[in-house]
Amino acid sequence: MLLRVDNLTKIYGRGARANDDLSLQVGEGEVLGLLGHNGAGKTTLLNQVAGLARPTSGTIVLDGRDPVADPAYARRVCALQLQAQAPLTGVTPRQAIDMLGRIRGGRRQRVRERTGQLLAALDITEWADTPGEKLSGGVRRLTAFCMAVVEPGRLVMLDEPTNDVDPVRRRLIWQQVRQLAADGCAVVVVTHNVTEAERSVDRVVVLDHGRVATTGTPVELRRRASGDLRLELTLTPGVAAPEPPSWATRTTVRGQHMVISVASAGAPQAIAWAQHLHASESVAQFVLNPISLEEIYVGLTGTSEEDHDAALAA
Ligand SMILES: Nc1ncnc2c1ncn2[C@@H]1O[C@H](COP(=O)(O)OP(=O)(O)OP(=O)(O)O)[C@@H](O)[C@H]1O
Repeated sequence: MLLRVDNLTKIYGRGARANDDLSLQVGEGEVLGLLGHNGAGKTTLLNQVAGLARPTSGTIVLDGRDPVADPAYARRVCALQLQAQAPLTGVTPRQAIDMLGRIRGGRRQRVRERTGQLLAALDITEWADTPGEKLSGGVRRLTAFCMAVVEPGRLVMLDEPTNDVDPVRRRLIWQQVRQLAADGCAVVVVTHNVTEAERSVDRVVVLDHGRVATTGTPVELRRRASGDLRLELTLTPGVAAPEPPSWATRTTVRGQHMVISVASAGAPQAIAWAQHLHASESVAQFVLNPISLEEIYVGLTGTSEEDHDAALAA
């Protein structure tokens, strides 16, 4: 494993327990999605791995070394895209990316080529030579991504890289993330976009109040979830919600929207019931889907089952 974190606890000065007995691992060629609510401790974890903050207790082993004892080595091995926007005043994206590549020890010609390739891969070449103060938030974020990965090191850590970025270019970012893993990097991506993560990561760690709430591949997490199908009904305006059927494991109604959890064996029954309601015009439309990682996430990190149901029906 390139990165191994064991029983890591970080308590800040005023007593905030940001990481609480947290353990995880990331291997080369693997993309780990780090999910968790605001304040769950994701950035705190990245900062300690990069040697920027000191753990209260526990161990971090990065490429066989301790980043606390050897922060200079940690910074060489890690590429980190910070959550805050990179300061780009007075420089263009091309200059900023090129400069970072050179600072991280890349050879002039190679860095120049890689900068051009990244700008093209993320479809921002048209702003490559625009001064930083004139760039949109999304292009600034994409530039920061390129700065982090132009000379990536063996562990790439990206803190919310798709924030502010349009849906098409978000996909381009995820393609580059996969490419980094294919090139042998270990990649950790912090994101609030669970749906995107579900499509693109190998494994997920969900943090909740500094602790690991769950970990596994998206497929494993879905398999573990109870009531693994969701029947979503849009009720016809003015029509009362139907009585929840006996086979429903959970039912939520919010306005015209009804969500019913169903075990997968109950799928034919659920479809027949929904078709009957549709034929009698009390249901305008319905859809039966497998549970998504986002629903599992909300169930794990919401404060109650009601929060979970409300999120589903929202
Ligand atoms: N420098 C600091 N001093 C004191 N407390 C801090 C500091 N940095 C973070 N915290 C606290 O530690 C906890 C974890 O914060 P952290 O930024 O790691 O969470 P996060 O999961 O990255 O959140 P977000 O998704 O909002 O970025 C929070 O309660 C936060 O207020």
